[in-house]
Amino acid sequence: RPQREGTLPPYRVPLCLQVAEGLELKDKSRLRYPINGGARLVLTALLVGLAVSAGLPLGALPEMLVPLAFAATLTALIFSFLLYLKALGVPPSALAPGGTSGNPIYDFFLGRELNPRICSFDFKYFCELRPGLIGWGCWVLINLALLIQEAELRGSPSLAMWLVNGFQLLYVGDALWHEEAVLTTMDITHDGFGFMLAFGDLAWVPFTYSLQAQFLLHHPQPLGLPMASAICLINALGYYIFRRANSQKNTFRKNPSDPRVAGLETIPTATGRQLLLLVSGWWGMVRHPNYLGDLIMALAWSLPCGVSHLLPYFYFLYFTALLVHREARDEQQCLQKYGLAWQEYCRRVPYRILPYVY
Ligand SMILES: NC(=O)C1=CN([C@@H]2O[C@H](COP(=O)(O)OP(=O)(O)OC[C@H]3O[C@@H](n4cnc5c(N)ncnc54)[C@H](OP(=O)(O)O)[C@@H]3O)[C@@H](O)[C@H]2O)C=CC1
Ligand SMILES: CC(C)CCC[C@@H](C)[C@H]1CC=C2C3=C(CC[C@@]21C)[C@@]1(C)CC[C@H](O)C[C@@H]1CC3
Repeated sequence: RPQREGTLPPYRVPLCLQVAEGLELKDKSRLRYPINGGARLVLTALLVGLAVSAGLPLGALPEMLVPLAFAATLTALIFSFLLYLKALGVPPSALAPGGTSGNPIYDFFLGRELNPRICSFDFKYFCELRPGLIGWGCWVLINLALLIQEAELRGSPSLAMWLVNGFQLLYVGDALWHEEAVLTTMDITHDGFGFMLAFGDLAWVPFTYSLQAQFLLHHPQPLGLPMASAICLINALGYYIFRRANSQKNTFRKNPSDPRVAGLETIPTATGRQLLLLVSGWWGMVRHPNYLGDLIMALAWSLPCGVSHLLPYFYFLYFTALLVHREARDEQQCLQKYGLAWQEYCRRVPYRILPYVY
């Protein structure tokens, strides 16, 4: 459903196309984005179901992971090279804040153009949630193929494999269901589209985020019901914190007078009424409660693989480093944007991610 210029969609219609507006750009315009991730996920699931029932040997996919990862990396490299060339012809207002250092290698890596588009097709927005999450050779499809291969190999999928598949499907489903929230992430609003994001979206996410399921295929893990229940509780806790914190901020940013957030304490900023900072609720507990929830989930994804090997914990370790670095980048941007108000927020909410620790 196309929306009027200058408004965000007032409601969500499951499986139907909506259009949302991004944040204001340097030239005061706003780009429009189709919101149909949930519908695309369901459609892909139906197509995969049909293809498997028609005899598609999905269980053979795990044998092809290395060549597929190589092909995805090569595609990302060529794609980012084309993006770099495209960015040479755009006006300065279309460039990303970080992608204009003048060092071609650095700019190629971080990306020069903020929102590369051909007509209304937005490459960065498309790649952020589609190819790696629900496209062919994507994360959940690789997980499913590994589950099918385990069933073929051992008679039925293990409980550990079910847990890893279930947890990660919930995460991908959530990202697509709340697709509009991606419009306010720093990848969309601040970073250019270069090799880092192209490689991350096309190759890194599907092939490294499925490492736990890949590990389980070759290292079956006995998992009793009490331990499985405890791991489910950890994942549920992480998801609850992650979802509630993200939704609270998104609701507040869309409409600070929304009854769900209107009672929360805020700090005014010099940037205007729409840009108050929350200082109570989830965002009064730590400065990045959503990262905390995400990290708790990352731990729950690794635990079904036991503790005998470090490989399944790769995601948790990499993700901790990514979020600590991301938090530092966000901190810098917020300090620049909000100045004294941000300093006051940091004074009132001293911990970044983990209360009383960090
Ligand atoms: N699985 C994965 O690989 C990854 C997952 N993620 C997840 O994606 C989600 C989005 O993360 P990300 O884009 O990094 O950042 P956030 O969603 O945390 O957004 C940070 C922004 O929120 C606003 N903000 C910060 N503090 C407050 C406050 N107190 N009150 C109101 N607004 C505030 C500021 O923007 P402004 O004021 O301009 O609105 C700030 O720049 C997270 O849940 C993260 O865990 C992220 C990266 C990788
Ligand atoms: C070492 C790599 C080259 C670094 C690549 C980083 C990317 C994998 C991530 C940067 C931000 C991401 C986000 C997501 C997935 C991973 C990347 C692309 C989400 C789409 C995951 C689901 C969340 O609900 C939203 C995330 C937004 C940011």
